[in-house]
Amino acid sequence: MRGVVGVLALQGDFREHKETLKRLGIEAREVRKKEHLEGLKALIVPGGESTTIGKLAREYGIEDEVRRRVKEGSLALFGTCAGAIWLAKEIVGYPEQPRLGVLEAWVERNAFGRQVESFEEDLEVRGLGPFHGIFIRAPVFRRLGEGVEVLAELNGLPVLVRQGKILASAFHPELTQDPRLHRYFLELAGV
Ligand SMILES: NC(=O)CC[C@H](N)C(=O)O
Repeated sequence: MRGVVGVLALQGDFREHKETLKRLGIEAREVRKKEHLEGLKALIVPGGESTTIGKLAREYGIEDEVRRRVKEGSLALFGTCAGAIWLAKEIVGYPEQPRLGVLEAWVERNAFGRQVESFEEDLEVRGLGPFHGIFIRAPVFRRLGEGVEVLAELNGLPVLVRQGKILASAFHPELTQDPRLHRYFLELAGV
């Protein structure tokens, strides 16, 4: 068996991430308090509601501990949708929303319009090829900082980015049957 991967399990679709990891033969550990981060090299932050995830992560001390571990270089992160919002440095229009702030990007929530609840699009992911993107009240990345690489775009807007050992997607790879993006993250994390 390879290493264990953490899945932040405060709110959102963490079960689907666990399923995807299982398909790859990887053991998942639900992270609900900061003690659960011990020994982990990689953490997935699911989609859901970024305000709730952020509020609970702050309350339980997870935010500070994850930030410390990421800055120290010992923890890789993969955020999907709400998870990606939580990682970002700035959230357009929500300056007070609790967030980790390690991804050098401005993220705009519900960027495809609130009325566009969800849609699916085939994307072209750099290094991976075609990937089916499921977007649900999806954000986009704007004003990317130095060192942030765009791995996929939709209508000219970045929807998958990477900064070192941090991967963030505006869409939900965990809702497809396709584990390639998770596998890519595991390689990035060295798990
Ligand atoms: N599918 C999702 O994760 C939606 C994210 C949600 N719009 C938010 O701002 O948190």
